[in-house]
Amino acid sequence: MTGLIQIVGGAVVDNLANPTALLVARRSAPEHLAGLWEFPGGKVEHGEAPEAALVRELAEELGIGVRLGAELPAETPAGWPLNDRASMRVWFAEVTRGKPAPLEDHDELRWIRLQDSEAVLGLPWIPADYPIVRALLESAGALAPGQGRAHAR
Ligand SMILES: Nc1nc2c([nH]c(=O)n2[C@H]2C[C@H](O)[C@@H](COP(=O)(O)OP(=O)(O)OP(=O)(O)O)O2)c(=O)[nH]1
Repeated sequence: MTGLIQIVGGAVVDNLANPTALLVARRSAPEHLAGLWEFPGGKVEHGEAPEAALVRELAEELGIGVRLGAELPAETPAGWPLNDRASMRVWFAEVTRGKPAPLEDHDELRWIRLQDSEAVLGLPWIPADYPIVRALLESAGALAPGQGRAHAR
């Protein structure tokens, strides 16, 4: 055990085989994160598999069933560092049931075009998410490696 808190996040896209749009969620709490955009998801519970945690969180927060696709490759097995205590693994996901709604933790959801990398990076994301968002855009072919670093925090 590393003592790291494992977070899982969903890169929910319109189509796993040919993603053109990404579902982003604006947090409503806690106060220091309210108004910032993120990948919907949350903490893995004790004894829970990360993929199962992500499916559970997306059902609780957005009221949707999903099919998970590939994991967005990160530098470490625990995923993307968020701070000194937590890191996040991110999987692509496609909605298979229901229509996403901000049921818990969010006050707005938005589908954004992946090809519009300026608009995606222009959202006020949780600061730790920018490297993840850039990697996602690179994987979708919307950003060349190393591009878009003006948004690094
Ligand atoms: N879900 C999510 N959390 C993120 C992202 N970026 C980031 O720094 N975080 C942080 C914010 C929180 O401190 C933590 C996730 O906690 P959370 O509050 O979403 O987890 P949870 O739904 O399981 O919440 P709870 O049961 O503890 O209330 O990770 C992101 O893109 N998505």
